Amino acid sequence: MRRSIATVSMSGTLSQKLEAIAAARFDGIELFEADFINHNGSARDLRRQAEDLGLGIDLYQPFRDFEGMPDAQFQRSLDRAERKFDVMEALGCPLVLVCSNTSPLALNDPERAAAQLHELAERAARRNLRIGYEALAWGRWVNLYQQAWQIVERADHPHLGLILDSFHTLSLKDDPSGIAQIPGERIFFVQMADAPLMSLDVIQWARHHRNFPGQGQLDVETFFEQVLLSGYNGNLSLEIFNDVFRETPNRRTAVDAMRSLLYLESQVRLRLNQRAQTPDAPEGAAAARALQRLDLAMPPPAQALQGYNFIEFGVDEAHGQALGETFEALGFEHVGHHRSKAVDLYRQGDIQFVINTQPGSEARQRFDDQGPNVCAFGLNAADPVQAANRAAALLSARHHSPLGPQELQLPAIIAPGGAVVHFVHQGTPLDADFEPRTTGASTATGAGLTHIDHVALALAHDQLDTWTLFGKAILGLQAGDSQELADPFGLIRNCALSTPSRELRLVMNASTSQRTRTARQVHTTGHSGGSVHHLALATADIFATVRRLSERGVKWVPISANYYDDLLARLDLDEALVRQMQAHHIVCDVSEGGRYLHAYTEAFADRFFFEVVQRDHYDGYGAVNAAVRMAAQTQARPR
Ligand SMILES: O=C(O)c1ccc(O)c(O)c1
Ligand SMILES: [Mg+2]
Repeated sequence: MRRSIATVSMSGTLSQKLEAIAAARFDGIELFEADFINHNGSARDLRRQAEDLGLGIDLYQPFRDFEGMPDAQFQRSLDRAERKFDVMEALGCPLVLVCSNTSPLALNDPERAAAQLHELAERAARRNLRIGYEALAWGRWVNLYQQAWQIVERADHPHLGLILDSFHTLSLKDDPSGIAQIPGERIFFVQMADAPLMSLDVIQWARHHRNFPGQGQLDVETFFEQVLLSGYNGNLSLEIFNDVFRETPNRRTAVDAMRSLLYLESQVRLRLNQRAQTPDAPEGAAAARALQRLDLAMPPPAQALQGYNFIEFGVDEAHGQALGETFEALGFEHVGHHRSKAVDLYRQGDIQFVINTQPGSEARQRFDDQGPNVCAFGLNAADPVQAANRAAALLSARHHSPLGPQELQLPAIIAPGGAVVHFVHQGTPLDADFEPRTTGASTATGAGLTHIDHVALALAHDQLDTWTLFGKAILGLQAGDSQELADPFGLIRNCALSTPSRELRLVMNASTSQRTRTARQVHTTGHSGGSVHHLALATADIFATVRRLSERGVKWVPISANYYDDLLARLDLDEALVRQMQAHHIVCDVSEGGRYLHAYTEAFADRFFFEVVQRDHYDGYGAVNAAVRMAAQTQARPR
């Protein structure tokens, strides 16, 4: 299939958009009319520029308020269309999108609409152009694809076909399962868009909050599968109206865009395979034909990730010393020093922390760039090589670290924002690369921390969708619901990604305000792409763990007394338990029959902090407690 994207989906001037789209290896564009009108260059020059970049101008759009008009307006619209056909000829663009009429003058008369579209198609045919008719969700009389299709059928002209847009169908909760019955050659173009679920006027939702397939919550896979079962063989295109994309660097948007299409194709390929293997299944034969006809993307399958293997921190010597002391206070044991590098390994339970201060290393460069930070993650994967191959097939860069003698080579990729993700066989200890520490200098006995419960990232607001797609497509994670958390100086948007089994959890925090701690972290690191905000470490007995750590000098974020009074009012908890929580700075969430107890340490070097958590049949992250934590952090360190 030809892969294309609407120019409205990206930031920049039209020329910059074309360059970014071409660099991400799209085949063509939907030229959004406003982009062309505002472009300082002729249609012929634009055509030449697109050709030079290997891009087709596959669709010109939109042409508005055409069908079902009274005769006088209809004649005027035909003149308007002829002028646009002139532009299309000069552009070398074969197809124009006519979206359903939103004018108050439009008549509720499908026969008139069909006759007028027939006339338009006849005019287009004289120039060998084609007309595609799309139902807008807010069209005056036509807003469902079935209505648009009935009008196209009734108009019965070979130069008139249907345009489908997943947003309009799915936003209205219309059933896409009739699409497979439409003859594929009568569908002229398909636009895909996802979106988060929002209770918003549909026009506002459509014009400001669409995102790429895989970044939202609409069932775009079912929609696209239906399209392919129809026999459709045209463009797979993205048309995304999104306020954030309008300011996101367009090279990143274009890569996200292509990644979303490769992911969508590969997911739907799996569905079609399933249907084709069971010939009795509905549409089994149509699925087999689609697979034969199309070259859908086929990356290696997603791996079920089995938790964090290690977390690597990039620091200088002074911070390395302090961080090692912090780890020991947290009950970690300093178990090894790297054979050939200034790298140290700390362990407690299944948690492995690596401190890298090696001069000249990438970890150290990241420190120079952003201060103390998490520069790499090790994730347990059943097949690490295949996990990295999938990432590369879905456009992640591979990472190779220079190897010392006898060092393990771990397949690795670069995450958005530059941190390295290594894939590791579960249970592989890092010890092979480390000289064991036998001095007995470290006598940490452990504090009951067993594994990493989750890692939370601080992201710039334009990185949320990028990370969501990276997590879903490349790491095989599922996205949870998005929430808004109140920092004293603005709102934080929060969304969790996790494996279905919850063995690996990642939480994304993005600030919509410039003044929150999260925003400050994004600014001071100079990196919008994500730095670790906190690391949550699990214990089976949080009271014992907090006591142990307090004895070892760990400092906790102080929680207001009012919080505990409110807990007693709000939840049916034993007063003695609540007072014990208060004495330990522990906060609590009780929901859906589960309970989450957690406490926050002071931040290390004003960067990341640690959270100690006890999770009992609880699937969330204590988001209800984020506000009291952020208020407490701000009061403890006002700035
Ligand atoms: O918001 C709009 O007007 C609009 C225009 C053209 C489209 O293809 C579309 O999906 C929406
Ligand atoms: Mg559309």
